[in-house]
Amino acid sequence: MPTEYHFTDGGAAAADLATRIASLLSEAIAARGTASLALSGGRSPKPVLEALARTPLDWSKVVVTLVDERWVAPAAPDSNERLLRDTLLTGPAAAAQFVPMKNDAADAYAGQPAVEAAFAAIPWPLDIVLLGMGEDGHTASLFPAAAELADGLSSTARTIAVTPPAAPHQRLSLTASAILAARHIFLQISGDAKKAVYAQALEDGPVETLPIRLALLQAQTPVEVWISA
Ligand SMILES: O=C(O)C(O)[C@@H](O)[C@H](O)[C@H](O)COP(=O)(O)O
Repeated sequence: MPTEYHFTDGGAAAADLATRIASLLSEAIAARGTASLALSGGRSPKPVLEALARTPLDWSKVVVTLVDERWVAPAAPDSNERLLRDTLLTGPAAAAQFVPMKNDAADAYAGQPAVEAAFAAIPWPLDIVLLGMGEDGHTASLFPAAAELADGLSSTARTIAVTPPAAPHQRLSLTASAILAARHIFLQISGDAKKAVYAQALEDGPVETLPIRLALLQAQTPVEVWISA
C-alpha cells in the first residue's frame, strides 16, 4: 500500500513534496554521482516545480525528463516541456540536463523511436517519477480504453506513443515498466473528485479500468501519495 501524506493547504503540500524530492535527488547524487527525475505535466505539479526551481542542489548532476508529453510544439501552451521550461528549468535548476519527449517528427508514432533512443542517456532506473492522475484514472498518458493501453502496460520499452480516446493531442508516455522500475514514485492528488477515484483505485480491480492502479496495487516500488484539499 502507498504511504499517504495529507494536507489541507495545496501550497504547503507542494513545498513539502519539493523538499522530499530534493532530498532524494541529493542522496542519489551522493550515492551515484547523478540523479534522474521524470515529471508530470498538467496543472497539479506547477507549485512543486516552482518550489523545486528555488531549491539549492547540484542541479548540473540532475537529468530531468517528463512522464508524458503532448505532441505539440515545445512553445505551445499545452506543452509539458514548456511548463518545465517556465517553472523548474529557471534559476538554479536551469543547470539540469533536460531530455525532451518531443522531437520534429510529424506525429508521436514517428517520433517515438528517437525519443526511446534519447532515453538511453538518462541515468536508469529513474530515481524519481512524479505522477499525476486524471479523474478517469489515467496516469502518465496511459488512458483507460486507449488502443495502446495494453502495450503501455506490458511493453519493456521505456516510452510509447498514444492517442488518448478523450483528451487532446497524441502523446508520448512512459510505459508501466519504466514507471515501476523507478526507485521512488510520487503521486499528487487534490480535490474531492480525484480523492474518490483514488479511493476506488486502491480497491482490487483491473488496471485497465483505472491505470493508476499500476502504481498503487504493487509492492515492487515505494509509492508516496501527496493528498491535498
Ligand atoms: O500531460 C498530462 O496531461 C499528464 O502528465 C497527465 O497524466 C496528468 O498528470 C493528469 O492528466 C492530471 O492532470 P492535472 O494535474 O492537470 O489534473
